[in-house]
Amino acid sequence: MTEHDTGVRIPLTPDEELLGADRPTIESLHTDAERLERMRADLEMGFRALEGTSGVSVFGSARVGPNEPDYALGRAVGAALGRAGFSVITGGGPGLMEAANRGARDAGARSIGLNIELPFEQFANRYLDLSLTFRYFFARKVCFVRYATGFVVLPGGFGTLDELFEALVLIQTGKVRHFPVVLVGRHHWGPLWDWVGDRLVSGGYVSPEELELVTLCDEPEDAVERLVSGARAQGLAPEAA
Ligand SMILES: C/C(=C\CNc1ncnc2c1ncn2[C@@H]1O[C@H](COP(=O)(O)O)[C@@H](O)[C@H]1O)CO
Repeated sequence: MTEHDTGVRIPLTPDEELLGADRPTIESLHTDAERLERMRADLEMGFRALEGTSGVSVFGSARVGPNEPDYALGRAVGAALGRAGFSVITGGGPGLMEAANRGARDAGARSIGLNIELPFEQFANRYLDLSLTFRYFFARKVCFVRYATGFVVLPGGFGTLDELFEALVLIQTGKVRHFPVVLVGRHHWGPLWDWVGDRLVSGGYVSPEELELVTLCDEPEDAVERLVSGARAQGLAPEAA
């Protein structure tokens, strides 16, 4: 009998295997003890490889091509961060992740990619000094936060929005402190932030002070200025800054 006949399928990724483990339509491949071991191994890989790293995590679209204006913006942001002495940490994939890693390379800074196993073909961009591939999204996210003193958010879609709002919830709930979040590219982020103000603040869902958790800018140097001051507040400013 085929998967089509039975409706039961083999999970395509460890995330799907974990999240679907108790569903009758997913063929469970592991025990919880094995899953816990795989999670531990994912975190251990990140902790070992990134020990001592203090960088900036940069998020942005996987789908922007090298000839598009936002790619040039991402590359300039990576280079400006690198010149200020930050390691640049991205998702390690294509698009604006590649642009930021490439900029870091341009500036001679450490360029790091935290990639993720996906159910379709996935590749690490060519501009990485350190390339890690995580099984689980959550373990990768821990590393984006733990080894960064701030976040830069370039234009992007669902993945980027997920990373942005997770960062804001971590700050809002006091899980991380003094953590700058800089949205670069008002053409992309301005309308969203206007909506947050108009709808979420006006409706009482977000406080006016929480709007201040985010800095919007267009210029890479303005982003870096905010990230340097945020890193200083944490006692972690890079020596070059
Ligand atoms: C969809 C495509 C490639 C997917 N490859 C990715 N590799 C690494 N990280 C990724 C990938 N896709 C999403 N991410 C993470 O989310 C952000 C980008 O998501 P968006 O929806 O494109 O905005 C990014 O910061 C990554 O951390 C090829 O088309």
